[in-house]
Amino acid sequence: MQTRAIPSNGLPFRKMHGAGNDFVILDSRGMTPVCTPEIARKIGDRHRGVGFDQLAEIRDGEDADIVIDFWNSDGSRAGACGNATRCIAWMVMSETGRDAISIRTTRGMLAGRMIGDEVWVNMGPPQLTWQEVPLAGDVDLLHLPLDGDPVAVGMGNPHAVFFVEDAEAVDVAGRGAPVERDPLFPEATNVEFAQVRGRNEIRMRVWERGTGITLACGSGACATAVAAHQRGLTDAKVRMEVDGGWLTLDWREDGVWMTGPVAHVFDAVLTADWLGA
Ligand SMILES: N[C@H](CCC[C@H](N)C(=O)O)C(=O)O
Repeated sequence: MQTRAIPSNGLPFRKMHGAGNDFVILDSRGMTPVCTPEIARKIGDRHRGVGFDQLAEIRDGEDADIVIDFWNSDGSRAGACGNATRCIAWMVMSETGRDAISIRTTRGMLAGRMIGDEVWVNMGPPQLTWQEVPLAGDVDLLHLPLDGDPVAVGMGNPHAVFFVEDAEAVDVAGRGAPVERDPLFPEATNVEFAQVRGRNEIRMRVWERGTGITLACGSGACATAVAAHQRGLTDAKVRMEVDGGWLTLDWREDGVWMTGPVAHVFDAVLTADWLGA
């Protein structure tokens, strides 16, 4: 993709988080995008840069109100990012006073809606075939051939959901990192550990592909709700406690809808000098 040069007066950005899943947002509406893998890694460094779980760059859409590109802190692209989508949907709807917007991501066309004072986003229907997730071969997605009997779900990005007795007791990094890179997932995977507390409540902890442990993962929360419902453990609508707060997921005919808290932390400018422009 063609990118524009870093402006000599610096690069403005916004910091937001959704349930503790934190983002740097670059607003390139009306402009050529600026982000490259190098820029994502540089800004993503929590010591020498700003730090984020994902970087989201917004640009104009031809067939949607906005287009969002997602990056992980290791410079790889994230195919979906539910919490950043919620934050940006909130931001754009607050700016415009509208109560519905269309958003294009590599996942496809998503919808954001303000219902009362909650922002809901439709993360789209889950991907339930091995080719879509993707997996390395034709295996049973509801019982992957891995220790711990996880479920595979695609939400525009791959997820492996493990059901556990006690989510607090799980060594998320120790178990998540090897699964992220298991050859069963040709594009690697995000890994969720879910404890079902009841028909409408799940406790979930996550290891994200390309990022590591995060306090919440929206697409992972969607994948977990889908996996639990498919296994017959929960209803289609659940509340989910993640390390950074609570999300609500509702798997409907047109996709998995998600809501939860959003926070606008600050707006600032990265200097051109530091960016090496
Ligand atoms: N935090 C994001 C997901 C990031 C997924 C990313 N780590 C990937 O490579 O797929 C969310 O709220 O959905």
